[in-house]
Amino acid sequence: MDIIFLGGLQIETIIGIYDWERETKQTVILDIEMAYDIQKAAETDDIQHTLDYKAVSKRIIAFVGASSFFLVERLTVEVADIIINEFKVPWVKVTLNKKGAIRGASDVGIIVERGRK
Ligand SMILES: Nc1nc2c(c(=O)[nH]1)N=C([C@H](O)[C@@H](O)CO)CN2
Repeated sequence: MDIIFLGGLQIETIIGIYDWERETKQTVILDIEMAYDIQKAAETDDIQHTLDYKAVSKRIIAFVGASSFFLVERLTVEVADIIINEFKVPWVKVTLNKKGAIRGASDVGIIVERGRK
């Protein structure tokens, strides 16, 4: 199966368990990989035969920007579920990086895989 990916998608959102995190937006960075058979799009050169990564990015930016979850686990699984259910991809891998959340660590977050390749 082929992969369509979106990398380094930065979105401001309310995320976290501490009082200050409920009031101040923070940046999460999403890397998304989506299994998709791109053969027909390659043959026809027609956007109708593929997954429109612009449509995926718009949906995820709107969802994450309006969300206010406590845990990165919840947010990451919600993003994976939207992609599986609304964009009909058979498999998705979502990496959510809450950069700077841990002093001394450059990166921290969650990696979720849903579906089958
Ligand atoms: N497994 C998790 N651990 C922690 C989370 C989380 O979402 N999942 N969140 C926090 C705080 O909100 C953190 O981001 C601020 O330091 C702590 N641990």
